[in-house]
Amino acid sequence: MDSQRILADFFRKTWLYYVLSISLHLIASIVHVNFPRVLGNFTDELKEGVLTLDSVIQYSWILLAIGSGYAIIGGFAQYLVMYTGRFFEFMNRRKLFIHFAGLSERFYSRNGVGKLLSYFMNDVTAVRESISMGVNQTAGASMLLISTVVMLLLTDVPLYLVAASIFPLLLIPVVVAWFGPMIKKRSMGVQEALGAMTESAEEQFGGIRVTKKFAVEEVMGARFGVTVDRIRSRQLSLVRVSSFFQSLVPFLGATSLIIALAFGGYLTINGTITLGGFVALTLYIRMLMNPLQQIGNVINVVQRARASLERLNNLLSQRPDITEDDEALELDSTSGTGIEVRGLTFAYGESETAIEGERKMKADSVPGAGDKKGRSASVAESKREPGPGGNDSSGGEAQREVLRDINLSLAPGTTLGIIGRTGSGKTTLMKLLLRTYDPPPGTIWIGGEDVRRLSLKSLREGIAYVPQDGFLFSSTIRENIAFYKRDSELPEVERAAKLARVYDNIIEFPDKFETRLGERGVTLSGGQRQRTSLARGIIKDAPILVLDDSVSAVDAVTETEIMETIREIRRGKTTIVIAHRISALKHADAIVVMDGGAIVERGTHEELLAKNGLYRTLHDIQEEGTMRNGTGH
Ligand SMILES: Nc1ncnc2c1ncn2[C@@H]1O[C@H](COP(=O)(O)OP(=O)(O)OP(=O)(O)O)[C@@H](O)[C@H]1O
Repeated sequence: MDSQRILADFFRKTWLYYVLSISLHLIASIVHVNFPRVLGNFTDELKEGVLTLDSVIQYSWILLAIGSGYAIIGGFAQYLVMYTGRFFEFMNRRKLFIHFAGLSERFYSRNGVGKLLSYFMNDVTAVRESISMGVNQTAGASMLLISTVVMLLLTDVPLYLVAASIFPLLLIPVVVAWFGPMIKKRSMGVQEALGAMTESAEEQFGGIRVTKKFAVEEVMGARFGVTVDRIRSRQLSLVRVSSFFQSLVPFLGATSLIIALAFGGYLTINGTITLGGFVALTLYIRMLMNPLQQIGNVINVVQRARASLERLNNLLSQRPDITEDDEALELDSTSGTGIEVRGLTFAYGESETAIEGERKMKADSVPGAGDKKGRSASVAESKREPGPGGNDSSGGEAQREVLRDINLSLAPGTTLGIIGRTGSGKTTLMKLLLRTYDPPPGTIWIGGEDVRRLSLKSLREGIAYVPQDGFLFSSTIRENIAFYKRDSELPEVERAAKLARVYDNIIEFPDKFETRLGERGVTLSGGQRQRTSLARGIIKDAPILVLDDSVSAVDAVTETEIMETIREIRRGKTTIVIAHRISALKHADAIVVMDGGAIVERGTHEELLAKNGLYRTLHDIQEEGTMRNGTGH
């Protein structure tokens, strides 16, 4: 998406409203500029003593008609643009959401949710203001300015007097050129500070329970205060320059009025122009003041909006770094769901998707990165072409390998257990299987196809992944369990809940499966939440099931029951069980032990015990713990 797309797309859809509104503004201004002329005539008749009671009433009606005509027509013109502005918000918030949803996990791990919310709220609103309030005021003000100047020229006021009076106004473009970039830069600073504050607030509220338990509200308050202070100081710096600018524009208008009064007054005294002409001139110049003030306003708003627009365009030009082949294949689970991993080495690498990162790269003008599209493509390309070690490297910088030379073969319909110390790369391996991050080509295969050649939809539909900390949405338990199959009947949802051993807990709630969960499912305990998330994975009944430490928060008895059930329902279906507790995976057809990003042992439970290696050590420690607990009872 090129940088002008947001506005171009919008105006293509709404230009008719704008044309209509500007035309109405023009009509309203034409009506309005008759005001001084009528008053000028009134003054002349008054001075000549020809004014009658009838003509006073007539003048009053004319002025009333001018006033109400201007209000009604101008008001409708304003409404049209305001309405269209709201449409802009609606259209672009939707567009942003869809765009955000298409970006990969790498993007989210580099850009906080708070900052993205700030784009949604502050930046879209800033642009909306400029294209609704800004367009309204610009249209109204410039029409009024033009028609006022035209009317001035049509009066019998000499041209040199008109020219002298409006001369200061010609300096306005110079002032705008001087202040505009300054306002834009400072607005950018304010928007960034607002983004940082939203991000901080989001994090602080998200972690409020931890804060309270550690009684560090004051520390967190002070930390939040820093972000608020930063906004204040940046706002003040913006207000200083924008207020000065905004007062300078009417000041030039006032100078015009002074010239009109002094020079026009002198010419009236010596009889060069009539009193009516003088009144009309000063009223016209006075009439210019409002539009000038408005134009000052608008320029301010537009400069701010330009900063926001730049941020939005920058965001919308972010390409998802996980993309599909043009000729992506569908995962065909009927032809087998065996999994092969061959020589897989992986490092997370630096972020190419951080928004600031991209801006910095733009400034540094990466060689060969002529435009954003080109750069994104080259980044994506560099990821597709791993270095000699098969590494997902870019830019040649040193990157820590999280997985090293992983080789695995899982026959269709069998169960693989993965165990290993924390941080040994188990979850990373699953993320690569799901292409949450891209593995180097030719390293992970499902059903005989490289996962990089499969369509993302079919790949992810083919795998039910149950993470350790499954996120629950703020909706009902039923909707959370039926997340993948939204049309599931209640009995199906209940069955999944029973299999995940969470049914009994759910039916104890007054609303049972219709119980609404708070943010992140706060009304459930850790174990209940984990089992609800497990039920969500079970109901999907995918060809491949991955349990990534999915029963770590349940007691040993329930864990055993769940694992027995899983063995039952997954008979003949490919399953991967990642666990820290040997009891959760000892029945697997094959078990691999990971350490430091590599597979250090493999075999069945009995074979591994016989090896006297890391698995045996883990087993003995866990057995000892179990025995101690047993003695303790
Ligand atoms: N998004 C990421 N960016 C950079 N490094 C990451 C990212 N996610 C994980 N890592 C790093 O990769 C390594 C492996 O993490 P991973 O989550 O795969 O381990 P794990 O074996 O699943 O651990 P655990 O048993 O604690 O869940 C860790 O050192 C971690 O710090």
